[in-house]
Amino acid sequence: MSTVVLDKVTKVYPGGFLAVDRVSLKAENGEFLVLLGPSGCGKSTLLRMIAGLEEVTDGDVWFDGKIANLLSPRERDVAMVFQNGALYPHRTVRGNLSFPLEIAKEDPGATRDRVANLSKALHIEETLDRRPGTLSGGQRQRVAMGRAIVRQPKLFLMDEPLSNLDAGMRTELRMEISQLVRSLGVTTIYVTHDQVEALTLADRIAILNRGVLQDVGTPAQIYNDPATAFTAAFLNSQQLNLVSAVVHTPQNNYVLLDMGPHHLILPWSDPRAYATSQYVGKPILLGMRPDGLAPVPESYDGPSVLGRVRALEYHGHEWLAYVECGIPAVPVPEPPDPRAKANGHAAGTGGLRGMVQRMFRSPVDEQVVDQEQVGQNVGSGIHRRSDLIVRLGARPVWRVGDPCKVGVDLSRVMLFTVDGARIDPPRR
Ligand SMILES: Nc1ncnc2c1ncn2[C@@H]1O[C@H](COP(=O)(O)OP(=O)(O)OP(=O)(O)O)[C@@H](O)[C@H]1O
Repeated sequence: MSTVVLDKVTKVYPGGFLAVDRVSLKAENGEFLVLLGPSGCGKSTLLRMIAGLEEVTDGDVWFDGKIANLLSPRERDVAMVFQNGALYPHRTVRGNLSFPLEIAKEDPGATRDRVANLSKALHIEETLDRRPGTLSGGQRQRVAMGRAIVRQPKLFLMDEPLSNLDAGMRTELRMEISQLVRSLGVTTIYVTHDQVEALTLADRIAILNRGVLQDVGTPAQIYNDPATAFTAAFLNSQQLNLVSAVVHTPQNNYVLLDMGPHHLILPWSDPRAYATSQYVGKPILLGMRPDGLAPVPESYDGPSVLGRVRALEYHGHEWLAYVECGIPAVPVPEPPDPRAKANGHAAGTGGLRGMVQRMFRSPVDEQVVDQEQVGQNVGSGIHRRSDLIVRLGARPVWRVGDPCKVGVDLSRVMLFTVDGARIDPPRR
């Protein structure tokens, strides 16, 4: 087992491309840490620097309290599995699994036992005498994983090991990876861009975007209490409802979040009220997950908005409703882009800030959306759609065209600045 500490780790590729920007992160002994982020965010580069396959440009990598920047991959005692775990084609599965132990000159009897046990755990005991060419993709990945872990490394690194498998196989292998790694207690760092994999496998998730660490926390912390609008939107199997609102404090009685045709009220007793009141007169962003909204009867007098059902969508285990409420949706603010700065371009949040401010330049009780402006911006991420997506559960209680009332679970409304930072600090 091993503890890994990254201290302001930076990678600039030859030619000047900033792939990873000052990432500081710790993987505890025996922890399953998932690096999650969109394609090109620097996940693999970070993993390769931990493995010693890529030089660190700046900052330090520590293994068990010792600086590891200059250690070779072999000296680090890490095992790595990639998307296409390469196997020795002329060796049988047994030969592939036992190879790392043979190289390490382990006792042949112990090697046999270890291979037998591991092949059982990975459900490949039937394939031990076959060659890799005769195996399915899922079986090959199992062998690759077994071969990597057979000599019980201090650290297990996996780079999208399931991405080439079909959905069923991914789910099956996901469970097995989790069980295997946890039973061995090996510290594991796992790269993926699949949020379901991240949520189901991780002890903690680290989210990266454009080489910058955005947030780190347990799956529940990241899902329920994300640090930024980007994180909230990225970790969401259904689209995040992101809308803008202007903050008011009428007669100082409460905090009113004015969304144009609708408003929500935060009483002063709400722990977020004071931080939000600092934005009085200014626009902020409200993030609402579809499962934080629900159909309520007309008589309901809790936090709610009125609308009309525009469409219903069947997702097998649940229905989603698209409700036209006249609240302008806004695109997710991109965090500042250090890569753009490194290349001499302006960082990219000004566009959204400008748009939100333009939307609210008129008095708040007027229709707030400059529709022409919004229409002109189609294609630049700004769009007319202003439906709230509401989770209905297993039964569609509404019909298309119905007027409806959407109950808002206020405790689950996330409050962000127009740049996408959390207004009330996330609890970590
Ligand atoms: N050898 C290299 N030289 C120059 N740039 C590189 C090199 N390798 C990667 N990059 C760039 O660095 C950035 C990060 O790449 P990396 O492979 O780490 O991203 P990733 O998050 O793992 O993406 P994916 O999920 O698509 O694999 C990308 O923009 C990539 O084009």
